[in-house]
Amino acid sequence: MLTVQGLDVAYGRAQVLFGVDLVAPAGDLVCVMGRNGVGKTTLLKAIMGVLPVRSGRVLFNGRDVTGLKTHQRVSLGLGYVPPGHPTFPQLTVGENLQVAAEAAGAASRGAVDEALDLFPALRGLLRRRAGFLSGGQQQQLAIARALVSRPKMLLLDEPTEGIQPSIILEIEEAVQRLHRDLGLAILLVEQYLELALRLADRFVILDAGEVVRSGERTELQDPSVHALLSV
Ligand SMILES: Nc1ncnc2c1ncn2[C@@H]1O[C@H](COP(=O)(O)OP(=O)(O)OP(=O)(O)O)[C@@H](O)[C@H]1O
Repeated sequence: MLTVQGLDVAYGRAQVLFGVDLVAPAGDLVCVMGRNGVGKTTLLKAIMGVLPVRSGRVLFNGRDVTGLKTHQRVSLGLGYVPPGHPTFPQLTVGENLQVAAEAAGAASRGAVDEALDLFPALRGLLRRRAGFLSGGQQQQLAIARALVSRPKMLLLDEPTEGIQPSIILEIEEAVQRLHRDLGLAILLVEQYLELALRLADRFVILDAGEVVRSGERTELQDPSVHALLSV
């Protein structure tokens, strides 16, 4: 479903990704792993067209999307939750969702309700400004907002980072439900092996901007994988 071929990405003169290849099949949950600063966030941004690529291609459902703008990729079915649970802090929870629904147009009909079904706690907070929510609640809102465009594949950048433990569990359960019950394909940036072992079908490990290992979930138990993730 999503294929990344030979992706090179640079910030000015500093190249950060080197020939990254990745395949995320329809319906699978693929974890992108690796230590801090290896290029995970950069990879997701390049897939979404938030950053330009120096060379390489991004194919989604057989279509070359490398030259498309981010909103066009969203229209084709790529949903994106950037790191740091971003929301519009001055808008209420309801308004945050409404803005996403308006951007998505007719495709989003009923989608706000479905997104709220996934995070029922947000229903009681619809009138609260997003900036007053806890980090975990903001992350739930950020995921709900991405779902409003009814993506076929969701790109999630460290959704549990900096979130209090009680809400981490809710977010993990929501990701499970999206994947296992609703069959949504997910590309998840996640540093924690335990979480990847519970959620992933497949994994990719980056090191210094290159893919150094990829495989099935069971291979995550391999000591050589641990060595690539430990600091
Ligand atoms: N805007 C930027 N300008 C220049 N260099 C950047 C920029 N953003 C990131 N980098 C550098 O690119 C490299 C990859 O960063 P990136 O955020 O993609 O890594 P990451 O694996 O997601 O790290 P983390 O787990 O800490 O989020 C790092 O060396 C980082 O310092």
